[in-house]
Amino acid sequence: MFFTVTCNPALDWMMRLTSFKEGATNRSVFDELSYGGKGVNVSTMLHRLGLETRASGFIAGTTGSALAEGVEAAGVPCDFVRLPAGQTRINVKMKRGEIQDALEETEINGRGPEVGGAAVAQLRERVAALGEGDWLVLSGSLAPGCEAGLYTELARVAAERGARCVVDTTGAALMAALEARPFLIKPNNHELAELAGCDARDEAAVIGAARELAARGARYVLVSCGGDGALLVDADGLVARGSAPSGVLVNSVGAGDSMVAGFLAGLAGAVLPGCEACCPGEGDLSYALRLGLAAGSATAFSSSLATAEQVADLLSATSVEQATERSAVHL
Ligand SMILES: O=P(O)(O)OC[C@@]1(O)O[C@H](CO)[C@@H](O)[C@@H]1O
Repeated sequence: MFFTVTCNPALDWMMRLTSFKEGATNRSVFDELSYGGKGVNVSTMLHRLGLETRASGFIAGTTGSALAEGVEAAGVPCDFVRLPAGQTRINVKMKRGEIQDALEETEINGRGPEVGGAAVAQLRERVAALGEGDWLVLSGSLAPGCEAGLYTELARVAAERGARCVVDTTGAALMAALEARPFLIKPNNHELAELAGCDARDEAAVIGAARELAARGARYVLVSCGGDGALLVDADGLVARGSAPSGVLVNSVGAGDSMVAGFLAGLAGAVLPGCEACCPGEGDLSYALRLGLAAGSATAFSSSLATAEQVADLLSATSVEQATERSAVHL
């Protein structure tokens, strides 16, 4: 089972505008609500790809209730810790341009409610219930009040119970989490370039920065590179390079989370509708990378998180170049 933790989930309010003027009243031409936060998106995509998942983290107020209800209604079981005060944030995702055209995206992410020690203890208990064969996915920014080491602590609790851990966050929280030796982290090439002080298009330098994170504790580093695909790196260097299918970027919200979910589903040997012959079984890194690319791209090419059918349609358009013999992992 894939247990996702989103410390600061959000109602994502997507608004499409044909034009936008600062300091004026602007009106949208299309609005859509989705239930988000990075871990929630990972759970939603894993569920769509046929895997067992449970979404957790912290929720508060009426917006928190709406989020949990919406996620449950989408078929994903939830086990959120309820905070005593505040409201789960509403993140505004503004898209400027005509529907189905390439757009300019602007995001305003809210601060979110304050998380106290009692709520953290409840989340720790939920993580402590995981066991052998389970996965803990820690995704997104930490909420106000959370210590930078929270993910490290939760990852250690999971590891003690025999569960594997995935961390998708940035900055101090990511660096601290490396101490708990997660199985996978997913920075993008821009984040790595910033760490290394290099250009994001400098593949060798990006791989070098990813290797460094692997040497500091991550077993695999999945580097998303937008339309240029993704790189899979371990402490010995590049494991595989994957190319993304071509298409028009309609929505980048949740594309990275879809990639994480697709990668994990691929590792678990998920079989997509109509792609029965493509699945080599569990633990195949190349298939995991292809499914990650297909899921990330399918979401990027549709107005919100992609369906399993949309992911399946793109699977054959992905390709992976294996850089080493390290093509499988024992799970
Ligand atoms: O503020 P964070 O936690 O970094 O990111 C939150 C967020 O932008 O990430 C998801 C897309 O990845 C959205 O559903 C959500 O609004």
